[in-house]
Amino acid sequence: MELRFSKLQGTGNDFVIIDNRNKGFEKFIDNLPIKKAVQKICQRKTGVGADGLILIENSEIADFKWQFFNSDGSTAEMCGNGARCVARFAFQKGIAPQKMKFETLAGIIEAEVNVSTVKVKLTKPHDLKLNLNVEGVSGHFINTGVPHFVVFVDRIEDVNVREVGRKIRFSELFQPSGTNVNFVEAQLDKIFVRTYERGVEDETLACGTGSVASALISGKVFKMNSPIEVVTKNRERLKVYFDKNMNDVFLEGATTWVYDGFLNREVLNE
Ligand SMILES: N[C@@H](CCC[C@H](N)C(=O)O)C(=O)O
Repeated sequence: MELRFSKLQGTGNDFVIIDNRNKGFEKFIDNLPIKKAVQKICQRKTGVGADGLILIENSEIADFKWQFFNSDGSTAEMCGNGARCVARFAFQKGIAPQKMKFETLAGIIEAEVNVSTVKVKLTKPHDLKLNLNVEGVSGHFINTGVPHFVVFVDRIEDVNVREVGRKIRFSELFQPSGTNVNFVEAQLDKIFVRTYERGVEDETLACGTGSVASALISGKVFKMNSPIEVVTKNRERLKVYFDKNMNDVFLEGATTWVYDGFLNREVLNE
């Protein structure tokens, strides 16, 4: 049995996207637990390779609903770059109009697909906590759909994202759900961001909700104005728009449709 999929990436955060409105994914994985199947498909070298897997499903209140999985098979409430990629996919496949709404575990996300970028409106950020000390590291917390800890650094290149990010991600303070961890070098008009992602358990090339968290905290701490340009690990750009009360928060950037393909069931073998 084969299953059609597409691979898209947004600023280097890459995703396998499957139109699952006919429940084809469940038939494809048969009795294998979904977590295991996602791990196999997202595995680099032996699978397609991706930071996450997205299933598009029917919704009664929006254009569609998604199920989002990290590469380790865990579910996440939201993903900013995944949201931009899924909106592009849904529009180009005729699943949703150019301006759409879709359901996530974080709430309804609005998206607009333009010629070279996709802009998404996030749900209202919450749980802002400034000036925390976690594992000896000073930083700030905010939930932009998923949890993020933000640490300001002098030189972004010098940070051991994997080691320090991991220590904070698994800190007692954030259990049981954990947190993503962002390191930010703020300049006059832009910020450089590197992120340790929960569920990938490594540094990724970019994180959308992490970029938003970093921009919002930069706005609070350094009084930076909207929009803030975010430079990702692989030197791509995202733009974050926000208002003072964080009611209207947007993330904008380019996406790439990498390829379409068919998954063969052999990818699920032990
Ligand atoms: N890469 C994403 C965030 C995906 C979810 C995250 N790993 C989590 O488990 O919280 C983004 O672009 O926002």
